[in-house]
Amino acid sequence: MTLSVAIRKRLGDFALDMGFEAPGGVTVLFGRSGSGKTSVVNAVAGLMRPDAGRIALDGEVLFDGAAGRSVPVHRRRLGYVFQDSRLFPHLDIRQNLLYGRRARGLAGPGEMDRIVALLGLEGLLGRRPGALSGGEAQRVAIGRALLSEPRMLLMDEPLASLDAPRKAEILPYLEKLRAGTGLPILYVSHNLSEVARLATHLVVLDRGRVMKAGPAEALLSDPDLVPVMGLREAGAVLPARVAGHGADGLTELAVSGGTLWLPRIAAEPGTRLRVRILAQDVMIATERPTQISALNILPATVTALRPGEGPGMIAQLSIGQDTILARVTRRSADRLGLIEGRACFAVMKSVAVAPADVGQGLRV
Ligand SMILES: Nc1ncnc2c1ncn2[C@@H]1O[C@H](COP(=O)(O)OP(=O)(O)OP(=O)(O)O)[C@@H](O)[C@H]1O
Repeated sequence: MTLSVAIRKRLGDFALDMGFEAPGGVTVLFGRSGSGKTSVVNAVAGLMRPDAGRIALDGEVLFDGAAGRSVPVHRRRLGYVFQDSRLFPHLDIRQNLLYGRRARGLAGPGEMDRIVALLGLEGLLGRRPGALSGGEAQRVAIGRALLSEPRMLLMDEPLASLDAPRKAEILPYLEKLRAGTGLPILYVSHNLSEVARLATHLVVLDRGRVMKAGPAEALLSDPDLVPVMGLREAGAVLPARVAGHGADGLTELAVSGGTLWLPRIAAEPGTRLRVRILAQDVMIATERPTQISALNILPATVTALRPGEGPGMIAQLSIGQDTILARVTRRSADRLGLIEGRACFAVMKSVAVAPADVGQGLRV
């Protein structure tokens, strides 16, 4: 299922002029506030009519400016999840879940049981929305969208109004959704840790235009995107596999460039994971350091160097088949004689892990 978007729209002083293709998996629209993310999702949903262009889902036209054709919202068969859950306060959770089906003229409960189990809603069905936490309400909103049997889910910052614990509670459900349903998702976010966990594809927007688009792994390790991602948040994701657990409480992860050791991860050997390594947590050494506490030292090659503003610079390193970013000072880069093609070692101070979906373009 591929979504193709190529649209133009003027909104006051703002001009949206962009195009991208979203294949299966989770395509994240990423960009600063005001870059046009919500406008794009609204155009796909049919809530905003572009001035020109074309939107098609698997070849089926949803909007065609030249032909003057725009499929009405309810006939697009897309599920929309907003930042706030927008549940009906006078209906209980079961009725809220079924509402999306009724609105679309679908009979019966559909896959109610499976979706309730997928999102952990079993204990909530008889309650009213007023008696739910923000995280629970968002899970219900996702369930309602799924029960309407959409061809694609549109999620506009679904976690933005939640605090960190509530976000952490929902992310695993979104990961299950990505892995288990095969339903393509167009997901708006400006939070990179969310992007790193969920995105299979990334479309980076800047002032109404696409700055870059492509597989998430490639874009997250693209030094040219660091200014958009932010120095503190910039970091790469790489596929990993749990190789085993050490007697001292550490877990061994296999990545294409070698082995990473992390505090014990509760996952069976063989489990595929995604690790996120922030640029600011990577140091570069030109010889393998020996008297050092860091456990994670992998041979690397400098593949790109980009001076930043001020004294810093971003180095892109290849380790095995993967690519990571490292934030260093220009002074260190000069002292070490870093140039493209230089062999070195990446010393990683910290590594975060998330479950990886299998068969969605992630290589292990
Ligand atoms: N109806 C409108 N009339 C005029 N300007 C609009 C209208 N709708 C949106 N805009 C402008 O278009 C730009 C893009 O807005 P949009 O909401 O798509 O951005 P966004 O990337 O989703 O931002 P955020 O992350 O803050 O939600 C903004 O500058 C906004 O002020």
